Amino acid sequence: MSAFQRRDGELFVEAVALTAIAGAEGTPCYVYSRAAMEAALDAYQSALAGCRHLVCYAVKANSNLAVLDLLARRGAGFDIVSGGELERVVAAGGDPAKVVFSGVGKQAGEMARALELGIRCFNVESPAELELLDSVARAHGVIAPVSLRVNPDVDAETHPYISTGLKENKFGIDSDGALAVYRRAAELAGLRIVGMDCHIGSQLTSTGPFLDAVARMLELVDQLADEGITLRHLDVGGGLGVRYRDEQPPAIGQYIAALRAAVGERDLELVFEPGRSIVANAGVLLTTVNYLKHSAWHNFALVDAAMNDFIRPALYEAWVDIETVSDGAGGETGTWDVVGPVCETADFLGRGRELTLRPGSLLAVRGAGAYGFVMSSNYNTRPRAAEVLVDGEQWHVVRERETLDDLLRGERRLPN
Ligand SMILES: Cc1ncc(COP(=O)(O)O)c(C=O)c1O
Ligand SMILES: N[C@H](CCC[C@H](N)C(=O)O)C(=O)O
Repeated sequence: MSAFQRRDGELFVEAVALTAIAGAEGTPCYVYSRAAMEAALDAYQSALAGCRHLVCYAVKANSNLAVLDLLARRGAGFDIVSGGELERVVAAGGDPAKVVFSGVGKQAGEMARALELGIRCFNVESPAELELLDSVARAHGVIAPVSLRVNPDVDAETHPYISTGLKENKFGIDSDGALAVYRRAAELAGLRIVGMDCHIGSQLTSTGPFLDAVARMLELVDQLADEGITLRHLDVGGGLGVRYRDEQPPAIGQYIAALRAAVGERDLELVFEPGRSIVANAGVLLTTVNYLKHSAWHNFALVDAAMNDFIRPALYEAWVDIETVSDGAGGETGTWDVVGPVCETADFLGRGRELTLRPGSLLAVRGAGAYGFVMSSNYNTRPRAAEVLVDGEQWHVVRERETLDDLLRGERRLPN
């Protein structure tokens, strides 16, 4: 059952009315459901029961400390892509031994810190990174656990900006050259080979591309075994899509079952790096209509959230559901472009939406739990939104709304 339900015409998250949160915290405001995030993580964990596994939540999808904390308490590991994300995991009480470090541009300082904390492994994305990691590890007198991120040249059939497993993408090591890089890794004294990794993109809505990628990885795993290089784990990345509109991605259980079947009886621990499928539909962005404006061509609803708060519609022309929080609050029924105050024509949350609106209407933008707040900015000198986590009948402000003082901090006028 969804954590978001209507009762007497009012949208609730768990047992809390969204109007109550907007009234107390103002808008724009992100609101997340603890139960929905936990249920999604549990779906991964239970589908993986009976096989060695680690679910490493992709921190980039929603990196609020409270979110990381609740997932860590339920046994999640974490997939990170920066030293900053590593410090978030530590601050949230996550276990560094369950952290995998992805990303094409890791820096020596980030590697050193990750080695100091004893992370589980580095997903190395290039031969040059492999050499640097070896030298950083040796300089610190430790051995770095290594997994190579292979690029299988598989089309994820998703938006080109979030497709990462094609040869032309910057990610991973060309799978045709991966054996040579493994051989090189085996020679380096500062490294220990532990696994193989792959992540082909985000918002995938069928299992086919995942299975193609896994098939390519398993070919390599078998070739490595023939050379005496055995791996402890296979990391198939994240990427499972969610339903924003009418997509029909496989359920978490179906997706895991398909991948488990593909891996078969091989003695490999399965690692996953899900982001969106854990948090996207556990969150909404609350926004208030400020003005209604009519032109010859369009009806505009000017709301107080903008592309700086939620950039997915502007960046990917992503579709997210927008609904009024209170039914029957009245207003003008029509087809509206829901747009923000930012000075860009791309500043829209949704276009051509059938809604009944008046100034003051409270709207919920659904599917905002992933790649929402984390991608927000201060463009147009707009303080970033507050974040609230609902837990049953209670709710907690897990990030305060930014103030203008926050925005000016660190800036200086000329000295004279
Ligand atoms: C290496 C890696 N793993 C996992 C993820 C999470 O992807 P998703 O949110 O689609 O599950 C990403 C997405 O950015 C990624 O780059
Ligand atoms: N970096 C991710 C995709 C991030 C997608 C996200 N930014 C979105 O809003 O859809 C990847 O490697 O697949």
